[in-house]
Amino acid sequence: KMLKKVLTLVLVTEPRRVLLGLKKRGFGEGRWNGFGGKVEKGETIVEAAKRELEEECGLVSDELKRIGLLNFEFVEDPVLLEVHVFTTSLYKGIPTESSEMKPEWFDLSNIPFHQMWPDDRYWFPLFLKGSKFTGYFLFQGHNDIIKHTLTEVDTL
Ligand SMILES: NNC(=O)c1cnc2ccc(F)cc2c1N
Repeated sequence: KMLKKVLTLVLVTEPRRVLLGLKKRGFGEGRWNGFGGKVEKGETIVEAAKRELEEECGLVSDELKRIGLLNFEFVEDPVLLEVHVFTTSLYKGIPTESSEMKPEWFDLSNIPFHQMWPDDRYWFPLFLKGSKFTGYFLFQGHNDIIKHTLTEVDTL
Protein backbone atom coordinates (compact mmCIF):
# COMPACT_ATOMS: atom_id res chain seq x y z
CA LYS A 1 0.00 0.00 0.00
CA MET A 2 1.27 3.48 -0.84
CA LEU A 3 2.97 5.46 1.97
CA LYS A 4 1.19 8.81 2.63
CA LYS A 5 2.75 12.02 3.94
CA VAL A 6 0.43 14.79 5.18
CA LEU A 7 1.71 18.29 4.43
CA THR A 8 0.41 21.85 4.71
CA LEU A 9 0.55 24.84 2.34
CA VAL A 10 -0.45 28.38 3.34
CA LEU A 11 -1.03 31.27 0.93
CA VAL A 12 -1.15 34.69 2.58
CA THR A 13 -3.04 37.33 0.58
CA GLU A 14 -3.61 41.08 0.56
CA PRO A 15 -6.21 42.62 -1.71
CA ARG A 16 -4.05 42.53 -4.84
CA ARG A 17 -1.01 40.49 -3.75
CA VAL A 18 0.02 37.04 -2.58
CA LEU A 19 3.01 36.21 -0.37
CA LEU A 20 5.31 33.50 -1.66
CA GLY A 21 8.61 32.17 -0.30
CA LEU A 22 11.68 31.33 -2.36
CA LYS A 23 12.91 27.95 -1.13
CA LYS A 24 16.59 28.49 -0.34
CA ARG A 25 17.63 24.82 0.05
CA GLY A 26 16.41 21.26 -0.06
CA PHE A 27 13.29 19.96 -1.74
CA GLY A 28 11.89 22.44 -4.28
CA GLU A 29 14.96 24.71 -3.95
CA GLY A 30 14.78 27.76 -6.22
CA ARG A 31 10.98 27.73 -6.53
CA TRP A 32 8.47 30.20 -5.09
CA ASN A 33 6.21 28.22 -2.77
CA GLY A 34 3.47 28.75 -0.29
CA PHE A 35 4.55 28.26 3.32
CA GLY A 36 4.16 24.89 4.99
CA GLY A 37 5.62 21.51 5.71
CA LYS A 38 5.08 18.33 7.67
CA VAL A 39 2.38 17.63 10.26
CA GLU A 40 4.11 16.46 13.45
CA LYS A 41 2.72 13.83 15.84
CA GLY A 42 0.23 15.32 18.29
CA GLU A 43 -0.66 18.40 16.25
CA THR A 44 -3.67 18.96 14.05
CA ILE A 45 -3.26 19.85 10.39
CA VAL A 46 -4.28 23.49 10.95
CA GLU A 47 -1.92 23.72 13.98
CA ALA A 48 0.88 22.45 11.75
CA ALA A 49 0.00 25.02 9.06
CA LYS A 50 0.05 27.84 11.64
CA ARG A 51 3.41 26.61 13.05
CA GLU A 52 5.05 26.29 9.64
CA LEU A 53 3.83 29.74 8.58
CA GLU A 54 5.46 31.30 11.63
CA GLU A 55 8.65 29.21 11.33
CA GLU A 56 9.09 29.93 7.62
CA CYS A 57 8.23 33.63 7.41
CA GLY A 58 7.45 34.95 10.89
CA LEU A 59 3.75 35.59 10.36
CA VAL A 60 1.18 34.52 12.95
CA SER A 61 -2.39 33.85 11.85
CA ASP A 62 -5.31 32.46 13.83
CA GLU A 63 -7.63 32.50 10.86
CA LEU A 64 -6.40 29.94 8.35
CA LYS A 65 -9.16 28.96 5.91
CA ARG A 66 -9.04 25.51 4.28
CA ILE A 67 -9.36 26.00 0.51
CA GLY A 68 -7.89 22.90 -1.09
CA LEU A 69 -6.76 19.32 -0.88
CA LEU A 70 -4.07 18.30 -3.37
CA ASN A 71 -2.50 14.87 -3.77
CA PHE A 72 0.93 14.70 -5.39
CA GLU A 73 2.72 11.59 -6.58
CA PHE A 74 6.12 11.17 -8.24
CA VAL A 75 6.55 8.16 -10.53
CA GLU A 76 10.07 7.64 -9.13
CA ASP A 77 8.93 7.67 -5.50
CA PRO A 78 6.06 5.58 -4.08
CA VAL A 79 4.90 8.13 -1.51
CA LEU A 80 1.67 10.10 -1.83
CA LEU A 81 1.89 13.70 -0.64
CA GLU A 82 -1.49 14.80 0.75
CA VAL A 83 -1.27 18.60 0.83
CA HIS A 84 -3.85 20.62 2.77
CA VAL A 85 -4.00 24.12 1.30
CA PHE A 86 -4.96 27.12 3.45
CA THR A 87 -5.25 30.84 2.88
CA THR A 88 -5.44 33.84 5.16
CA SER A 89 -5.60 37.60 4.87
CA LEU A 90 -5.62 38.12 8.67
CA TYR A 91 -2.19 37.89 10.21
CA LYS A 92 0.28 39.60 12.51
CA GLY A 93 3.96 40.26 11.87
CA ILE A 94 6.20 41.25 9.00
CA PRO A 95 7.30 38.67 6.44
CA THR A 96 10.84 37.77 7.49
CA GLU A 97 13.48 35.73 5.66
CA SER A 98 14.32 32.43 7.36
CA SER A 99 17.00 29.84 6.75
CA GLU A 100 14.49 28.02 4.53
CA MET A 101 12.56 30.74 2.76
CA LYS A 102 12.87 34.27 1.37
CA PRO A 103 9.38 35.83 1.38
CA GLU A 104 8.18 38.29 -1.27
CA TRP A 105 4.84 39.84 -2.24
CA PHE A 106 3.67 39.27 -5.80
CA ASP A 107 0.96 41.23 -7.60
CA LEU A 108 -1.83 38.84 -8.57
CA SER A 109 -1.22 39.78 -12.20
CA ASN A 110 2.44 38.80 -11.93
CA ILE A 111 2.64 35.37 -10.27
CA PRO A 112 6.08 33.84 -11.11
CA PHE A 113 4.63 30.57 -12.45
CA HIS A 114 7.83 29.86 -14.41
CA GLN A 115 9.64 29.64 -11.07
CA MET A 116 6.97 27.61 -9.25
CA TRP A 117 5.84 24.00 -9.15
CA PRO A 118 4.01 23.36 -12.46
CA ASP A 119 0.73 22.35 -10.82
CA ASP A 120 0.27 25.91 -9.52
CA ARG A 121 -0.71 27.06 -13.01
CA TYR A 122 -3.73 24.75 -12.74
CA TRP A 123 -5.08 25.52 -9.26
CA PHE A 124 -3.92 29.10 -8.54
CA PRO A 125 -6.73 30.53 -10.75
CA LEU A 126 -9.26 28.60 -8.63
CA PHE A 127 -7.60 29.81 -5.39
CA LEU A 128 -7.54 33.42 -6.68
CA LYS A 129 -11.24 33.42 -7.57
CA GLY A 130 -12.12 32.05 -4.11
CA SER A 131 -13.07 28.50 -5.10
CA LYS A 132 -12.40 25.40 -3.03
CA PHE A 133 -10.74 22.56 -4.93
CA THR A 134 -9.41 19.02 -4.81
CA GLY A 135 -6.79 17.70 -7.17
CA TYR A 136 -4.32 14.99 -8.03
CA PHE A 137 -1.04 15.52 -9.90
CA LEU A 138 1.29 12.72 -11.04
CA PHE A 139 4.82 14.03 -11.64
CA GLN A 140 7.63 12.55 -13.67
CA GLY A 141 10.64 14.18 -12.06
CA HIS A 142 9.97 17.63 -10.63
CA ASN A 143 8.92 19.41 -13.81
CA ASP A 144 6.55 17.22 -15.83
CA ILE A 145 2.92 16.49 -14.96
CA ILE A 146 1.92 13.29 -16.75
CA LYS A 147 -1.61 13.01 -15.32
CA HIS A 148 -3.87 15.25 -13.26
CA THR A 149 -7.38 15.80 -12.04
CA LEU A 150 -8.71 19.07 -10.59
CA THR A 151 -12.26 19.66 -9.33
CA GLU A 152 -13.94 22.69 -7.80
CA VAL A 153 -15.91 21.63 -4.72
CA ASP A 154 -18.45 23.25 -2.40
CA THR A 155 -17.12 21.47 0.69
CA LEU A 156 -13.71 19.93 1.42
N1 LIG B 1 2.69 27.18 -4.19
N2 LIG B 1 2.82 25.85 -4.52
C1 LIG B 1 3.57 25.03 -3.75
O1 LIG B 1 4.11 25.42 -2.74
C2 LIG B 1 3.71 23.62 -4.21
C3 LIG B 1 3.01 23.21 -5.33
N3 LIG B 1 3.10 21.98 -5.78
C4 LIG B 1 3.91 21.06 -5.21
C5 LIG B 1 3.98 19.78 -5.76
C6 LIG B 1 4.77 18.84 -5.19
C7 LIG B 1 5.51 19.15 -4.06
F1 LIG B 1 6.26 18.21 -3.51
C8 LIG B 1 5.45 20.42 -3.48
C9 LIG B 1 4.64 21.39 -4.08
C10 LIG B 1 4.53 22.71 -3.56
N4 LIG B 1 5.24 23.09 -2.44
